[in-house]
Amino acid sequence: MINAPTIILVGPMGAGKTTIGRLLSQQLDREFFDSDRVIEENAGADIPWIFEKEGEEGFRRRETQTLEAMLSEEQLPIVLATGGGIVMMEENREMLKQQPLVVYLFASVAQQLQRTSKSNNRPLLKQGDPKETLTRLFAIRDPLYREVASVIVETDSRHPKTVANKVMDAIKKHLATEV
Ligand SMILES: Nc1ncnc2c1ncn2[C@@H]1O[C@H](COP(=O)(O)OP(=O)(O)OP(=O)(O)O)[C@@H](O)[C@H]1O
Ligand SMILES: O=C(O)C1=C[C@@H](O)[C@@H](O)[C@H](O)C1
Ligand SMILES: [Mg+2]
Repeated sequence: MINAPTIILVGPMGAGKTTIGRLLSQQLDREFFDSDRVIEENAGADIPWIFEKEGEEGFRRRETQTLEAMLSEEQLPIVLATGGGIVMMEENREMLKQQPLVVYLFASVAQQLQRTSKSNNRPLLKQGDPKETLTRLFAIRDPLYREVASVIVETDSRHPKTVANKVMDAIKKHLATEV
């Protein structure tokens, strides 16, 4: 067991933030939160509904409020998976940069496409060609994920458990160089 601070996962849709975050929380025996789920619980509605009624702008407002609330609470270290677009707002990036352990889960556009193709609960991928959308978003967001992250981990492995182990190793290495 390692004595790490709160672990925040960032990265594109389909990188595995939710999947890997849950596995890490089990390994570390910590509480797991997913900002997308917290937003849905607080709104009493799902993300497609929020996008439809309030637009992306309304969703981003909720996302910033949620991140702020989660990071300002006195709490034990947790594992927090974020939404793929969390880095779009400058105020979110500033909050993330204050955090000691932000992990960027990197996935190629081909992997993102494959992993997002099974569900249709991501409003940004419902219009137009998903490959073009993911490519466009990646060009904008990849530098922003890098700006806020202290650790970057490739997620191309097919097995979420392998990726979770890779993240643990990268975190341990990072913490060892911090002291
Ligand atoms: N390393 C992996 N290998 C194979 N499949 C994976 C891997 N990581 C995640 N997946 C699968 O990809 C899909 C998307 O993963 P997940 O929902 O965790 O992504 P996310 O980063 O949380 O996306 P979003 O930003 O949309 O919330 C899920 O079906 C999950 O099981
Ligand atoms: O990449 C994005 O902008 C999004 C990713 C998802 O996690 C959700 O936060 C929502 O569908 C928007
Ligand atoms: Mg997720």
